[in-house]
Amino acid sequence: MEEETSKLPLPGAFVEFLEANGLDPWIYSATDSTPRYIRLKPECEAELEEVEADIKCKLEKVDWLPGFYSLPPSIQIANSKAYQQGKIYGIDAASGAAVSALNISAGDHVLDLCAAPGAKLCLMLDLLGDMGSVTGVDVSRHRLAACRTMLQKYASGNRCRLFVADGTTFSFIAIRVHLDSKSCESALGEKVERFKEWSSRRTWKERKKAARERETAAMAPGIQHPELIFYGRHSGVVGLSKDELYQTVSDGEFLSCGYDKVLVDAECTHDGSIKHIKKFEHWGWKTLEHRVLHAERTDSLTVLQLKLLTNGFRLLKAGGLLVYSTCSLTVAQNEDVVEQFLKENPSAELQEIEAAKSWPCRSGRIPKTLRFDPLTSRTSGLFVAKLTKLAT
Ligand SMILES: C[S@@+](CC[C@H](N)C(=O)[O-])C[C@H]1O[C@@H](n2cnc3c(N)ncnc32)[C@H](O)[C@@H]1O
Repeated sequence: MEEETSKLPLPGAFVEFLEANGLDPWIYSATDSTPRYIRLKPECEAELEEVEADIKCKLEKVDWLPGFYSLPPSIQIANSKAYQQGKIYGIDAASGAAVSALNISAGDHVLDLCAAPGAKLCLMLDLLGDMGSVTGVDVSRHRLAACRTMLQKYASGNRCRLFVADGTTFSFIAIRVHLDSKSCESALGEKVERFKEWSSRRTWKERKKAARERETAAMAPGIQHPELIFYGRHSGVVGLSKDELYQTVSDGEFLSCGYDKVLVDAECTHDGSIKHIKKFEHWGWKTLEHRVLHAERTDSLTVLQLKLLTNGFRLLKAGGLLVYSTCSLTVAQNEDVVEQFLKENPSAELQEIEAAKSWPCRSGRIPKTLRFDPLTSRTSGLFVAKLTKLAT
């Protein structure tokens, strides 16, 4: 076995990590020929031939996932006009499947608890149509700023708001009803500031004020407060006061006014994504060992994953749907987390993913959960579990 796995183009520490986690390294044996995937923006479907001429490559329709196309891994899209003009974006088909499992429909209020860099968020906004909203949360300011740039490039952000926040404690409800925002005075007669339409062009004074607020918040002990870094015209934010936007409700109230759909695409070791692992070829395999694979890090990750899943579920309304996904294929970060979560949350129930009957994936160790891997699925590796909240 040792001799055989040494033929794989994988660093030794990674192979050891896979074996220690009971994963067969051979699932990565065909990664050089695994296609890359793009999604064509729905309004550009009629321009398929133009896009093909632009990227000089025939796009193969992914018959199990609407709007997705595969292309050879050697084709670069970054220099194409279609990419620069925001007609296509790169997103793996397995990631598309995770979003598709949420059955997003027009009018849904969706929460994406680990949103950056934002490919799944863009897809959600495409599926949402002209009603509802998507709230994207991520703890990393610079990754979420990249997500904001992506929304602006794809002109997708109309119904979206983005918060830099810790997903394990995030607590704001979706804005369903436009509150009466006509009065600009509080009950005490003070002038109330209301959110105006978003503009990335801030005055020097506004930028300075925001930086000062960030500095003060960073120095304050305890929980960091969520920071709104983007909101679209129809995200429900325009016209609200700070108090209205940052209002919190009790846990019980989330049952009726929580989110319709929640995605918890949790931070993980990314071992299912060979593209991610191969980045360490340049940064050094030792860095991969220190930063990603060592046991302490994976232990603390499983704690984080359970907390993210638990909070995402708390924010879900009764009857709503939650998808938990990771791009790791280890049981510890997937089935074990879901099993522990189900033990602690009797109102949670695993759901069959109906569409998966036509998807090229395998069942996870727990029935109804799914695993995509490069060998079976010709996609990046991904674990997907779908849950609902029972009315209690
Ligand atoms: C797998 S990536 C998400 C990918 C994203 N859903 C997409 O499709 O582009 C995991 C993300 O979780 C974020 N993260 C890590 N800890 C977090 C926390 N406590 N709260 C919110 N986000 C967190 C990381 O910054 C990272 O961007």
